[in-house]
Amino acid sequence: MAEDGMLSWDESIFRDEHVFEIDYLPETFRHRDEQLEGLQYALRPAVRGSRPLNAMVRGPPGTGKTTAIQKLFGELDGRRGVRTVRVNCQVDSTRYAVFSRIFEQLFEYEPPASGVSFKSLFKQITDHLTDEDEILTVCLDDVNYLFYEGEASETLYSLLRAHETHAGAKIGVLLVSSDLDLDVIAELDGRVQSVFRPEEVFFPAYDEDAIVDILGERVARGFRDDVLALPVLDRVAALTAETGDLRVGIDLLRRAGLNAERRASDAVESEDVETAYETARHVHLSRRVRGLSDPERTLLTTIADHDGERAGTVYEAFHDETGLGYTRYSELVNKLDSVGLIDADYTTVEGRGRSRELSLSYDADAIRDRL
Ligand SMILES: Nc1ncnc2c1ncn2[C@@H]1O[C@H](COP(=O)(O)OP(=O)(O)OP(=O)(O)O)[C@@H](O)[C@H]1O
Repeated sequence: MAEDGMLSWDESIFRDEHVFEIDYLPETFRHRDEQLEGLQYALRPAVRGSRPLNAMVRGPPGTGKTTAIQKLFGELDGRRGVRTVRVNCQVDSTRYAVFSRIFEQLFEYEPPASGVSFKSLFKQITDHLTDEDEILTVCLDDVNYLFYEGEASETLYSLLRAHETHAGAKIGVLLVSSDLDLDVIAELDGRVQSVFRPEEVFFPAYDEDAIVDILGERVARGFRDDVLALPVLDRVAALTAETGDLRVGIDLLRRAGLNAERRASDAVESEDVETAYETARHVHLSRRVRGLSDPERTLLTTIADHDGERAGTVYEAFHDETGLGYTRYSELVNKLDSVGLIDADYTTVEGRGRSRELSLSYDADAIRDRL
């Protein structure tokens, strides 16, 4: 690099910017031995030709749940008779969508877009498993979204009872939830509870030392030598520990790097980190907003315009805009509340009984920027 600490056009402080991207699967995965052992214990029977144990994987966002499962699935895939499918329930949030995704992964083509009943889809999947003598493990990632849509019990019931309805079909289920307020088992129908006794695997938030270690590894792979000094890394780790989400730290490193490049500097300084934090701390928000349907977005915009007002007032504005009725409106409010974008709290209004007030959980401008 140049002696004056300035970057020229064809220089970059990044060695490999890709390691800071959202879908990058890290080469090393430390500080999660206990959790990996728990998951291996549940999955091991599959390797022996038996049905894996079901497992419930919980922990706050950005604590390595998905990565752990991807690592283990990667190791299992390709073994004879073992199939793994990961479904992102934020994208596929109905029973039909979940089974379509399983079908697609097993057969390596999509099921016909319409006209196939759930029953037929299910039968083709289980027939395939018995014909090919394959054992399937399904990971329902971000399963909390199936609960928000009221589809969790039906979906699980079908998966858990597959061996009874289709003799010989062996399916194990891993449920992953980052919503710690959701008591998954208690929210399931009684008939599902009676057949679902999962192993529990918990992913706690990383402490600051672990964060320094994990992010330090990313820095070594992602930046050129001596670009980011230790005190700067410590600052990134401290900010990350405040949110508990490693994704914030990874995003922060990348944005801080881009800020340094914007200054044409060959080193990332604390000021680059502080500026980047304003955006990086909102990675949750971006992710939550990305998963919303059109009516949910419209409602969020309406609430942003009426932040803190009563549910009835917001409904009038929303109804004028969309023509949708109150029942649908209430469902949408509950969904935005469950995913943590708004707070819908009951307040008692003198002479009028209880009513809900809707307020944004994030800064209105930060939300508007992402809609
Ligand atoms: N022990 C680790 N070593 C290296 N990278 C890690 C580790 N744990 C998590 N990460 C990284 O942190 C990010 C978040 O991890 P991951 O997506 O697995 O979290 P999660 O618990 O599934 O989050 P969510 O519940 O929000 O889906 C990923 O980019 C992942 O690569």
